[in-house]
Formats: sequence, structure tokens, C-alpha cells
Amino acid sequence: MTAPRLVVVHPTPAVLAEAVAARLLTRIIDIQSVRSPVHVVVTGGTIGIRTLAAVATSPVRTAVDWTQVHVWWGDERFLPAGDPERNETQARSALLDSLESLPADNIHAMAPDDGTRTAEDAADLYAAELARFAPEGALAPAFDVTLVGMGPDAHVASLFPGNSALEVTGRTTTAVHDSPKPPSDRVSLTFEALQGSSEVWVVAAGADKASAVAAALGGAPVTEAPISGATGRLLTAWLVDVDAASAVA
Ligand SMILES: O=C(O)[C@H](O)[C@@H](O)[C@H](O)[C@H](O)COP(=O)(O)O
Repeated sequence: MTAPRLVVVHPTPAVLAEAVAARLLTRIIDIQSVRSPVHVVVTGGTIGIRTLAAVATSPVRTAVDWTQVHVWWGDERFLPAGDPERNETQARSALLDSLESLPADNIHAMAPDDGTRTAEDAADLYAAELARFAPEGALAPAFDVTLVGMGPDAHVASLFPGNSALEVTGRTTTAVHDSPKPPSDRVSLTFEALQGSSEVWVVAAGADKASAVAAALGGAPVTEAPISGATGRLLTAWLVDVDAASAVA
């Protein structure tokens, strides 16, 4: 039984980012009305970072108890700490640095390239961090909302078509090499980790994503469209702009 799928089309990328930010804040507030902590997975990429920036400027953010929120990453570009191209660097700049009550220990970044460790080491370190916060018998915390972007080739996180990382099972993380999107070396959650999320939100904007969106919503298999494997246990939401939806029948 697959979880319900929601598709919402927004007029522009700017409205999409604001709407996803509002949806995320409202979702966190709703969850916190009954339990804490809340585990959120964020993503890199243009609209992903733009969404985090919209959270930062939303007055609704003050209604969230950030001391009870944990921030994880769906993937990371395996670069030195502080590199402007790291998803962590961009997320801190767009949002996290402005959340004064978000404890530093609640920000779970994937390890940078420090000149000694490999991407495999970084993946192992992240798997251990996920396990540290996992309930009994699980490998990772039950993510409440996982935000993912999508490439024109229908990649999700750093799971690219034809890459061996798509085949990784029994683990929550994997190293990625030969990424067609620079940098070549990355660390990514696996499909199993992504699918452990209660809700997965695919956020996509731009005409260059239109064929991938149409393919995935049309049922393309994961081998052709890795984004098809980004599904939530309770909900998969496709939050897109008009251009990204322009090839959907
Ligand atoms: O490290 C990354 O680049 C992202 O995690 C990646 O999965 C991104 O979300 C998509 O490639 C979409 O990126 P754009 O929104 O910039 O097209």
C-alpha cells in the first residue's frame, strides 16, 4: 500500500519557496503540539536553499520551539569545512545561523573532507550519528519531514541515474563517486533512509525539471528516475512551480 501522494503547483519559484517554508513551519508547529523532538532533513540546491531562506524571514518561525528540532541532511558535497559549495555552508548561511535557540548539537552535518578521511569514512560517521538518535531496532530517527530537490536527470539527494549508490541497501548512508553534478564525490542518504521518513517533500522549480517531473509522476522506475524512490511512509508531496509541472499530462 503506497502512501498518498500530493501534487501542488505554485505560480513562481519565489511563491514555491515561501509556500514550502510556511508548510514546513506549520508542520513542525503541529507536530510539536503533541510531541518533541522533530527531525527534519534539509537539502541543497537552488530551491532547497531558497526555501530555507524563506523560513528565516518568516515571522511564523518564532512559533517553533527550535530547541526541540533536529536538522539532518539528505546529502552533502564532499568538500572541506566551510566551502561555499557545501550544502551545510549554504544552509547555515540561509537559515541555521539565524536560529539562536537551535542547539549546535541538533545540527547534524555530514563530515567534511579534512584531507585525511574518505567519502566512505564520512558516510560511516553519518550512519553512526543517525544510529545514535535512532529508536530501538532502527538505524535512524524517524524523520518527520524530508525535503529533497531533484535534478533535470531526476536524481534525488546524491542518488544519480546509473550510479552504484542506487543499489546500496541495509545502510542509511553511502559515499557517491563520479557524480555528474560537481563535486564528483558526495555523501548521500540511501533510498532506505529517505523512505524511513514520515513525509517526503519533493521541491522542484524550473522548466529544466519538467520532463523529470512528468516521468516520475508518470510512474518511471527508480532506475530511470531515482526521484521515484523518494517516498514517505505517510505522504509524498510534490511541491513544484508551473514550469516544472509544464510537461505533466
Ligand atoms: O547537493 C545537491 O546539489 C542537492 O542535494 C541536489 O540533490 C539538488 O537538490 C538538486 O540537484 C536540485 O538542485 P537545483 O535546485 O539547484 O536544480
